[in-house]
Amino acid sequence: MTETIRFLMCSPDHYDVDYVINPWMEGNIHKSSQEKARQQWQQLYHVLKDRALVDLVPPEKGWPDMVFTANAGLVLEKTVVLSRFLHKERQGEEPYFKQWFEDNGFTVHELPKDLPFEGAGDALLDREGRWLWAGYGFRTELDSHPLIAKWLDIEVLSLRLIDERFYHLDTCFCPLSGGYLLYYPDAFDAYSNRLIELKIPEEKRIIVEEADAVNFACNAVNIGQVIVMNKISDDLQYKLASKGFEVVQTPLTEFLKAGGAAKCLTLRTTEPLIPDHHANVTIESRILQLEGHLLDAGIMNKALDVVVGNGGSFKVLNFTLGIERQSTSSAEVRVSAPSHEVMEEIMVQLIDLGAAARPQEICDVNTAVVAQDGVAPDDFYVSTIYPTEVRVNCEWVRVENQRMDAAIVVTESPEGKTAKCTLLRDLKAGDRVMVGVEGIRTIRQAESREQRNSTQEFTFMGAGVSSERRVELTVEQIAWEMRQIRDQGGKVVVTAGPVVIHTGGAQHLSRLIRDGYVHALLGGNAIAVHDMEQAIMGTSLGVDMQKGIPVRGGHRHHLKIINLIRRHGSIAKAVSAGVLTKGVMYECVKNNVPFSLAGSIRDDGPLPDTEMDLIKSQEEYSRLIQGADMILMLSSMLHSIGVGNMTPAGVKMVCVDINPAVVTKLSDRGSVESVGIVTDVGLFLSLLTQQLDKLTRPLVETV
Ligand SMILES: NC(=O)c1ccc[n+]([C@@H]2O[C@H](COP(=O)([O-])OP(=O)(O)OC[C@H]3O[C@@H](n4cnc5c(N)ncnc54)[C@H](O)[C@@H]3O)[C@@H](O)[C@H]2O)c1
Ligand SMILES: NC(=[NH2+])NCCC[C@H](N)C(=O)O
Repeated sequence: MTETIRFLMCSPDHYDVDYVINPWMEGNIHKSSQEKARQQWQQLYHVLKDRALVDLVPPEKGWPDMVFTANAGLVLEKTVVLSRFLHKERQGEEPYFKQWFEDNGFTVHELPKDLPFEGAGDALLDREGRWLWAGYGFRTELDSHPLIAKWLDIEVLSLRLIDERFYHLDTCFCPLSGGYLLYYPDAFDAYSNRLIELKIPEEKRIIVEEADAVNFACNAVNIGQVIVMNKISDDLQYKLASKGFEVVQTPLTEFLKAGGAAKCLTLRTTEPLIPDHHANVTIESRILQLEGHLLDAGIMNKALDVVVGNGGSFKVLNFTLGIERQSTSSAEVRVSAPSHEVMEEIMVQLIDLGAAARPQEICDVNTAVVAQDGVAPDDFYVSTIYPTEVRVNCEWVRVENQRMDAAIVVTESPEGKTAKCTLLRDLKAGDRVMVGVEGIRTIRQAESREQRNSTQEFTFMGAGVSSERRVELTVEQIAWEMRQIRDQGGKVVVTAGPVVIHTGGAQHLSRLIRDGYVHALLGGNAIAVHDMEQAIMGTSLGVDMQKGIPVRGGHRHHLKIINLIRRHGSIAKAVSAGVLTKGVMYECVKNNVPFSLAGSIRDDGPLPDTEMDLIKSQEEYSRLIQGADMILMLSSMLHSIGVGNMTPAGVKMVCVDINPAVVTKLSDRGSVESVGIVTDVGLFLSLLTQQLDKLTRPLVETV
């Protein structure tokens, strides 16, 4: 007997399948035999008793799953993190387990009420004591991991479970002595598999096939070189024997009906903390600070996902929870990565989430000198849309011209220090460009739960009444903001594609321009051509806009329009000549709303106003969006994404497109200001003008 090892078990006096909280229980309600369950449990009990000490917690009537003591909590030395069950069916077990731990001299930590964590069912110590593998995805919330890491003072490696049959980590993952791991890879997402592979060398990974996995082969109890488990295949037994393990099989079929087997029925209560003498020296670690609505806005979750998702691990050194709804939380997290490259990848993504290295640790960003005009040094930091600051001479300096996909040029002179987003083509030999990821932070606007929820996509077409109503609500909100912006002298920029015209939106967009809601228009050759085709010939791409049918020879109309405008020299000149008397372009000219038409390879003509030098048109776009409060992006993937790339965070972006993928790409900027609406752009514009009419009519009447 190994005297130092103890297990906690609970006899199955009240065990049964009374409800369904995992896929194994489905179809098994009251199908397990009391007698057989008792026999199987006794057999397991004796197998363990021959090799370790077994304590018993009294079973309680009404709590049939209490037999699965692995879910009592997670023990390390004399500290336990008590389980917070996800399902109410098991929550009643918590006080009984708590009592047992207290009576047996454990220090008990309890997670907040709404933070599920299901104990050693979802958290398994590396048998060499190096770290804790912690599962999440079904029963346990990732947010519990930092608290566990803090309370147990241990490095946590989070693994995401993706197959609901393997809803607890211990159903598909079993660390073994000697650094071996028995596991079923398909139960985990790709990143988790990568993490496992990074941490456990190939020769130590013992992969379980599906047939054994569904017999709970991984739900095994490991005592030294002995592994106790339900029945397994000869193949697996042979594999384990070849690694020096003795397999003791004991049938546990009655418990499989509730989704558990050997490991679930036991909790190892002697888990000594072994000093980290196996630490891998190639691992790189950094201490980062995070601040904001870390739990509420999901930043902590995202940050830890970034770390784990890229194959790193973390330890939360400090975590201060903001108690009030509006108060913010802060955390200090030690991030470890198996290599410098992985660390850089993690850092780039964490910086986007607002994380920064402790300022006192870095005095200057690293820079490298540009050797050739228009070419950055290899490791240059690629800017994002978020307001950014960099360390120069031990001070934070705000980056100017914030935009994504640029390099940051740093200057330091007697006049002061500057940092500026600079496009590759504008770099000059001799410029100092920031490289690496040290000494940089982004300033993320604190997002509350409400704000975060408002940055969703709204579906209009083909969806139920409720989501239609949600689009209406969003349009109401946009109309309200547009009115405010107009009345306060702000700036709204519209990016539009020709679909606006084909869907009958021209009249509405014209109204918006005429009524002073639009302060710049960005588009391509097509929107202008089709708008003028409609204004002059009544068709859009040869389709009669009144009757909705193609006109004979209509496909030539747009070329005739291009030719006509070319003859006059420009759109403005065609307006002066009285040739163009209505429509979007006419209103722009008449109301002095600047527009920029960027050329593309698809363009016919082009119109004299279309700028075919793309660098010039990018500059023109960029000039016109300066100072914008809102950008309305209407059904032009090309131009909307182009504009999105040059727009810093803080500008409200409304993207309307029939294709959810376009909307997602544009609205998913991780900032509160973006709204995506999946709908027909003609309908959207008509709703918007109606709503603006409602908002302005009373004002007009009282004037
Ligand atoms: N004759 C011409 O010169 C000509 C003709 C067409 C396009 N072009 C040029 O080609 C480039 C790309 O054109 P683009 O911006 O039209 O194409 P795009 O593919 O970039 O964008 C069109 C977008 O409209 C969306 N859409 C389609 N139907 C919709 C609806 N009913 N409601 C809402 N959204 C809808 C699509 O999902 C797509 O995202 C532009 O520069 C344009 O000027 C030129
Ligand atoms: N550690 C485990 N995997 N325990 C199994 C628990 C089974 C129980 N019926 C549940 O779904 O919660």
